[in-house]
Amino acid sequence: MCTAATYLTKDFYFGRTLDYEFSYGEEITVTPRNYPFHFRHTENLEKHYAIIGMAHMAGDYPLYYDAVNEKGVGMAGLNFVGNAYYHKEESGKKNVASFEFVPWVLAQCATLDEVRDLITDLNIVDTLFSENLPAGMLHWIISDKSGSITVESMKDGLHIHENPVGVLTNNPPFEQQMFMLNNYMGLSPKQPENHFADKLDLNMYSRGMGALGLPGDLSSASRFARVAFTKMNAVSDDSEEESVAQFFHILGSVDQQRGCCEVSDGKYEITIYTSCCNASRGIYYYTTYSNSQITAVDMHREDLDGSVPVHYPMLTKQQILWQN
Ligand SMILES: C[C@H](CCC(=O)NCCS(=O)(=O)O)[C@H]1CC[C@H]2[C@@H]3CC[C@@H]4C[C@H](O)CC[C@]4(C)[C@H]3C[C@H](O)[C@]12C
Repeated sequence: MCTAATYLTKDFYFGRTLDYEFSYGEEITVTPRNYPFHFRHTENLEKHYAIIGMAHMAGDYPLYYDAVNEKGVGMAGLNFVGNAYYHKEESGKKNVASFEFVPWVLAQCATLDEVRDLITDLNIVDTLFSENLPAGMLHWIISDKSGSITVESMKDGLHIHENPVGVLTNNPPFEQQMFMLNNYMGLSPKQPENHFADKLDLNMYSRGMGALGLPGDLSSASRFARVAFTKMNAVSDDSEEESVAQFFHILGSVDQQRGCCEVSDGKYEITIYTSCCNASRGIYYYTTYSNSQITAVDMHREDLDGSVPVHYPMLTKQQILWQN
């Protein structure tokens, strides 16, 4: 499972957890403005906005999982297996292969409104990157500081939803996830009061009973409710350190520990990495399952007018600061 979230303080933050039982070998990748993007069915982009994010480098081609561009737009792909459906090429539409969708959007849109315009007549097509790389069955969250949308390509066509919570997990489809939040409208960060029955003497027997009733399990629907509640009620200072720390706490609410989610015999889904991009400043912060220290890559320390992607391996070895 995976979870994505946004957070706005002085700057705009965008990130995700990537939960899986194995890794495709991903790297923090900066694609500079003059790397030529050659798309399979639509016009090439020889020059475009610079992008930083997590990608699997297939030769020199960055297959992005999640990224932000230099203008502050962020986008992430999350599993949507069973509901995602990619179509055949159709004339008169903008045909974009599913693996091209992230760079195609981030390369050319400076705002979410530009994304909304760009994706009219979009057709997400089933063209594979290569024969030996089956398509990731995904849905996407696209955001900037003004808000978020969710894009779901399903058998009955393309669905574009406003996403007022700025979070995304996995199945079921987004509209159902949003609907299920109705079930939690009684939740409150305040100390609970007895609304159960006048005739019963129900008491707060401990401090810290805010959010009582928030689902704690790892299902996609429960993670959606939990991260939405955490994010919507999150309070922090607007400094960089506090905002980044708070962002990691928001996604920390849906962290997957090895052992709790067995997907096949002896195979466990874990949070392989958690990212937090400062989308306003082009900085990609991340932690990994085994390395809880925050590591950062800043796109503006690279030559953004270059033409070759720069990629850094994920630092996965635990860093411990000894105090004595
Ligand atoms: C597995 C991950 C989702 C994790 C997740 O959501 N786990 C919930 C499990 S659960 O099903 O909900 O239980 C997804 C997220 C992004 C994906 C890559 C996107 C680029 C590229 C697209 C190509 O087409 C295929 C290869 C490619 C490298 C993709 C591989 C894989 O598909 C990635 C890593």
